[in-house]
Amino acid sequence: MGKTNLETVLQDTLQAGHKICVPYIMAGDGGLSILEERLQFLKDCGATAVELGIPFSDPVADGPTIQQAGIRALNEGASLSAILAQLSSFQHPAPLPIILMTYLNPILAMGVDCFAKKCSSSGVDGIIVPDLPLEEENLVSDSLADSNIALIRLVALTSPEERITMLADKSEGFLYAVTVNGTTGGRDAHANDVGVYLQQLKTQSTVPVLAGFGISSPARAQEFASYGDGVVIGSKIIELFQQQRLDDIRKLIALQ
Ligand SMILES: O=P(O)(O)OC[C@@H](O)[C@@H](O)c1c[nH]c2ccccc12
Repeated sequence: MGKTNLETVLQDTLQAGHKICVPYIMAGDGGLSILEERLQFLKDCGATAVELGIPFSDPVADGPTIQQAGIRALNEGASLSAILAQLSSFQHPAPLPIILMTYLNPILAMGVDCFAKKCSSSGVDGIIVPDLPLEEENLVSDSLADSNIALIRLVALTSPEERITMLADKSEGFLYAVTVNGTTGGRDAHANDVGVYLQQLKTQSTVPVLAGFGISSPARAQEFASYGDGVVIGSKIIELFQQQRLDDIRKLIALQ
């Protein structure tokens, strides 16, 4: 697949001398009617793109903060089709590129082709599917390529060398470097060798390398962004929205 729109926006950001920051929020947390305003706020804070979670009943990779956000969103009636409909009803095009984070099941339930077309007409630029292994990607890859939607691959600290090479080769949009062994959520400590891991990935990947999982302070965001090309921050952003600490969200997103 050629360069996706997402990749172009990310590369332009780097070329302008900035690091990339992708906050994650759960779609429907607080109701779908606030989604457009939240995206605009994140853009105004300096976010490069947004990762938008689709709430799901069995979120295996998610820690407690994101699980609870998912439960709130499901209670508000959010679903994959309602979220896509909301995105396409925006008054203006989405203020910044949108990456959907969804498990495989809702995609298969909707039908892969229908999902890819709806994503494309709703302004979605990329997707992350954490329970879709490399070996099963052909389930979705043709439909996504037809709609020019980037399939973002995740690499883990424990991924063997060969697998990292395969993932780095195939990567579209960006390569998601998971920086912990475990589920999402804030942590005080990361392993010491994360810097080496990110620098290594950067030499192997043709797309930007973003670090994510457990980043909850501006200092850590800055540090990880300096090894790679930027960061993804989820649980902490969700907590700060819950506490209405908008200034702290601004500080977390504003990377040097
Ligand atoms: O919440 P954290 O620890 O800041 O990590 C980002 C993460 O939430 C987001 O990218 C994400 C949410 N759910 C996921 C499932 C798999 C991979 C990534 C994700």
